[in-house]
Amino acid sequence: MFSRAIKPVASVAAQNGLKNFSTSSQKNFKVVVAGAAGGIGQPLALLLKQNKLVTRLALYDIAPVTPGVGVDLSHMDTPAKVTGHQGPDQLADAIKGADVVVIPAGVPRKPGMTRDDLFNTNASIVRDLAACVAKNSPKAIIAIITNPVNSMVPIASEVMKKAGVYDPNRILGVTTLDVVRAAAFIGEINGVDPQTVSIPVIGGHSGVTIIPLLSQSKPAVKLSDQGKIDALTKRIQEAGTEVVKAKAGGGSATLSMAYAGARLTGSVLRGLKGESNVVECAYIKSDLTEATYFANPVVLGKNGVEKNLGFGSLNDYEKQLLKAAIPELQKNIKTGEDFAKK
Ligand SMILES: NC(=O)C1=CN([C@@H]2O[C@H](COP(=O)(O)OP(=O)(O)OC[C@H]3O[C@@H](n4cnc5c(N)ncnc54)[C@H](O)[C@@H]3O)[C@@H](O)[C@H]2O)C=CC1
Ligand SMILES: O=C([O-])CC(=O)C(=O)O
Repeated sequence: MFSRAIKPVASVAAQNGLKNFSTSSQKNFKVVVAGAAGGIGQPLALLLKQNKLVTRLALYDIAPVTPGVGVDLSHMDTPAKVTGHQGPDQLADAIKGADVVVIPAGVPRKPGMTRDDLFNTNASIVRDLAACVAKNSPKAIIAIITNPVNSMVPIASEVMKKAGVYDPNRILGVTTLDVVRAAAFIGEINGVDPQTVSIPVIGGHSGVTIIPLLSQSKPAVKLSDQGKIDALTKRIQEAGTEVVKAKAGGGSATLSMAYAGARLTGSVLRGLKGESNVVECAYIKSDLTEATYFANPVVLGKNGVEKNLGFGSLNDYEKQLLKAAIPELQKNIKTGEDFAKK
């Protein structure tokens, strides 16, 4: 009798359209993909639609096809309810109630361009999306894929600061593709399943700021001399350019990025749910080096980044890589902060 008369807090909240703030583990999450009609956005949404922790999937983009992408995905027989939102007038609705906002909105590279060449176009896109999150879902975890990641995370952070809702543990730059690539290449070299390879990639997400810690690979990388270690390091640093060249003007990595983005988002959700020991590399606010944002392994928990695991000890070669990365990171961070403070 009582069980019918006294409704659990969670279901009352759900009936009123409110979030479930009970202390038990939340297992139903709203994820927003901003830039959902793009080369990354569409396959990322496809993968997220298959994640059982996602019960609401909001797809936002300025492209006219966006509502159609939503309708298309909504026919999949998985639980997530999909909604499509096109244009700035529909952005707030997409963002409201979000637990995680993943941002692949913005232009990709063409051959001959650096990621920094994307700054002028992408900076205002990320700024405006972050401002909408600050207003409509200030507690959402923001995962930024848009390049240059090294500068976009500082921009989003400054926007949240201005709005008075900044929490450094809730803003992540997505560097998962660097980890995925490193594991893929090492798996091939060692002749093992890449999914059994654990390899931290630290620093940032462009050229020399990408620092794969090959000395910490598990299993150890089967490379006999330093020249080969150097070549593998450079391949990982330049893997994005390898794809840009191979696509010959047709854009940059989309499918592998969608895979990596879905993995990172899934890990964020597992952390939010209360699972312990969820570890991913991510580019976050940091005081580990002279660069005020830095990527390395972190534990993801109920409030985003729960613990910064640092990067352990580096060998002499890796120390040199770090030394080369820091000034570049500092420059990228300043560019982002200066833009946001204007
Ligand atoms: N973090 C990483 O490891 C990686 C990052 N990227 C970056 O991801 C970004 C997206 O790449 P792609 O999906 O290949 O590009 P794309 O051009 O295929 O898709 C971008 C989408 O963003 C949308 N868009 C543009 N302005 C928008 C706005 N104001 N609000 C919402 N959506 C907007 C476009 O309409 C388009 O659908 C690029 O900046 C690229 O450099 C790409 C690969 C890896
Ligand atoms: O290289 C690019 O422009 C896209 C990217 O960030 C990557 O593939 O790592």
